[in-house]
Amino acid sequence: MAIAAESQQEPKTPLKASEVEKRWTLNDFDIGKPLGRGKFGHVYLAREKKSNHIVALKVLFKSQLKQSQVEHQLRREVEIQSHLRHPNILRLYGYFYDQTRVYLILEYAAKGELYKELQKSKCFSERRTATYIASLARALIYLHGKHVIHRDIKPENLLIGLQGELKIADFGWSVHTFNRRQTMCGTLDYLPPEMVESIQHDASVDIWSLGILCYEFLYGVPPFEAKEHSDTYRRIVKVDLKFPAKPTVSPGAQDLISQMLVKDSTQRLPLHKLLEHSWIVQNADPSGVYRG
Ligand SMILES: Nc1ncnc2c1ncn2[C@@H]1O[C@H](COP(=O)(O)OP(=O)(O)OP(=O)(O)O)[C@@H](O)[C@H]1O
Repeated sequence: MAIAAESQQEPKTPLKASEVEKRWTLNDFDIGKPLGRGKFGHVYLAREKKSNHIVALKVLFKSQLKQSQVEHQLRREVEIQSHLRHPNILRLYGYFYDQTRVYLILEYAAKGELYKELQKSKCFSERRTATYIASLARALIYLHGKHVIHRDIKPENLLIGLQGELKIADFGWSVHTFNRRQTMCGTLDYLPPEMVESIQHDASVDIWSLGILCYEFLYGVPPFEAKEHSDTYRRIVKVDLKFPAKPTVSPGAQDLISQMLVKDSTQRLPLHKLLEHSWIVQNADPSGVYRG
């Protein structure tokens, strides 16, 4: 058993419905091998005793969260991720805490980090890339439909499930844009254009990141990479997009990337159109899963 301490519930402020439903403690789990470590703690393979369900238990140290002033971010991450249900989004089943630690009960992604796969293979085939990009587009359509913007789509935040399916993890930078129709009924008339537009179009940051990801999968490096930070910055602002000659990357892929990496966020290819793009249709596995 890697974690020895007994779980202790702190006295709580009024409970939310989800907390009343099930109050987890460390005693509910058998703890297995460490899966990895992050900035704020460790992740362990674990088994929920009653159901035998295998999960990943992320253990975060409160002191470190406080020190880095990220408690707020974590609360938002938990609040958002626990409400999402999609095959390409890592489930967050629940959480609990004791005096020193916070525990997140996460879906176990058996095939680990996509980042490591990319490092191993240097780059992916068109078939593999298109399958991944299509599955991420479907997950983002779902997210945006729930008014959630991820804002941090990159290889380090993607895990691979048992069947080879991609899972978006790490919602630390995500935001829930408020639903204008529900919360601002009647007051929309007074909003300036930049606010109306920004609420509506913020989701397009995820389309840009998906374009970067598509390029990186195919070429092995992100498109605006440069030695100096300031040069990368300049290249992004100019959208200095170049496609080095590479026989394994077809003009269709370049066309798709060019339509996503557009400076004017309103002109980026909408995600449902991405799914209809001929390169995606021709290359993405219809099962939605890349099996190698
Ligand atoms: N649900 C999971 N299934 C399988 N492995 C996981 C899971 N979650 C995390 N891991 C493994 O544990 C490692 C640490 O995860 P964690 O989320 O704490 O940190 P991170 O995202 O890599 O880094 P940071 O703390 O900077 O966000 C990951 O790199 C991954 O290898």
